[in-house]
Amino acid sequence: MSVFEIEGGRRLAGEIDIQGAKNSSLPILAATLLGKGEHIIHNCPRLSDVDAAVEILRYLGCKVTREGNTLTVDSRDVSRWDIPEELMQEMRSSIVFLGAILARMGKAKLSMPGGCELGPRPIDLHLEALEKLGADIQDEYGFLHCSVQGRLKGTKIALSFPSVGATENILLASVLSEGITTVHNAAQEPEIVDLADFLNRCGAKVSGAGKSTIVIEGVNSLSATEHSVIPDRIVAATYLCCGAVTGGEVLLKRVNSSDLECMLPIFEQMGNTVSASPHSIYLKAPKMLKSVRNIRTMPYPGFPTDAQAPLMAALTVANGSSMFVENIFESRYKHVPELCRMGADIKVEGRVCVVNGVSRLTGAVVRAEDLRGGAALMIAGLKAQGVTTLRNIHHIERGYEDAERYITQLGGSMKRKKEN
Ligand SMILES: CC(=O)N[C@H]1[C@@H](OP(=O)(O)OP(=O)(O)OC[C@H]2O[C@@H](n3ccc(=O)[nH]c3=O)[C@H](O)[C@@H]2O)O[C@H](CO)[C@@H](O)[C@@H]1O
Ligand SMILES: C=C(OP(=O)(O)O)C(=O)O
Repeated sequence: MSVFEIEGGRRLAGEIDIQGAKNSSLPILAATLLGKGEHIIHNCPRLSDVDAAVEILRYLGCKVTREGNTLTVDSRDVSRWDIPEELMQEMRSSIVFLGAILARMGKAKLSMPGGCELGPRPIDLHLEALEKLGADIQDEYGFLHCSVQGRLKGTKIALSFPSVGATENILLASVLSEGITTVHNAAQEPEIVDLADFLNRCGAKVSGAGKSTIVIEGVNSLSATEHSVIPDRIVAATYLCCGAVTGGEVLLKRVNSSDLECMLPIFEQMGNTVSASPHSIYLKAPKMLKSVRNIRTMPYPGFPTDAQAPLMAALTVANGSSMFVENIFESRYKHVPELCRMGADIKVEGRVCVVNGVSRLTGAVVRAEDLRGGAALMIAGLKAQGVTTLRNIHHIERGYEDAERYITQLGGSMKRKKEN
């Protein structure tokens, strides 16, 4: 098993390019099933979740090749409509393949997506929406059997919560449907806009993506296209936290700073100097960070739940107390006991978490329990005195491309080691 060994206490300084977004790449790869032909997807990060999506595409019959960060997906000969359980378990967002397979093949069979890292992650909104579009869905022994007579039919869907995955599944299923679909209370995340842009390049008629009402006018067929995935705003926020916590100075390039609009003012409140141009963000940290009163995770454009753990790690050494309220997932504080083992002072009460800044963290052997919690421990390790051994790094590899290379490029010390 590999671990990260982090020698803390070094000031991070320098510039890095930000990788493409995991949460865009996955639905876009699913969407390649819809336009028959050879798609070229640039800026697709090398991540285990992307590998899992590629495995699913290959299983279904697509030919997929990678050259650097460009994936070519030939989706002409799709012959299967099921996804084996082991592939479904590998990646939570495998569920976005449901809408795409159903729209392409008229049927789909897959099991429930894996695990429950962040607490329960039901898919009721996905299934209700697909049923509303005309799909028949039977749940038999943990497998979903979905089918549609003829084509799916456009309809009005009002989501009770702006679920990112459900919005994506609706988009994927409805672009090839008959008639018009209107989605009210749709998710507005930048990754939804990226998916809609990709689909429109294939010939779809999607309008309103990025707003709370999306209108999809179904078309008869889609073609293949070339597209570049947007930069990953959560990875960008993570490296800003690395700079902030180490008293550093970082310049992020190839980033969409407008996608971080709700996060940048928080870095300023922490005492950092922040300046942003459309595609770069510069941060210079103060000697000591200041606490932030209140961070509530919300659907976009609110503060993202995925940035909660990384920001918390940075605030463990701020002057004063910071409060977090996690409103999206029930169990997203699994990094807290591990941060406390490194000397942090954090109290959790249900959805609320209070971080009392401490003067120092110390290196320890800690375990990532999920992706962003792992990133938080990496950030704490960069600040801590002594060596931190970070275990379970497969979680980090789901979302961060070559984390150790970027940290080293910024002057930090983080090495991948084999542990027996
Ligand atoms: C691959 C991907 O893009 N993952 C992101 C996506 O996950 P994901 O698409 O799973 O997140 P959702 O927006 O769907 O989930 C948000 C909330 O809605 C609930 N819910 C969702 C669907 C449903 O049918 N029923 C239901 O109750 C979930 O349990 C959760 O409490 O958005 C999350 C929220 O921004 C991010 O943390 C994830 O990084
Ligand atoms: C929760 C995340 O991803 P996923 O939905 O793929 O688990 C994340 O990216 O932080």
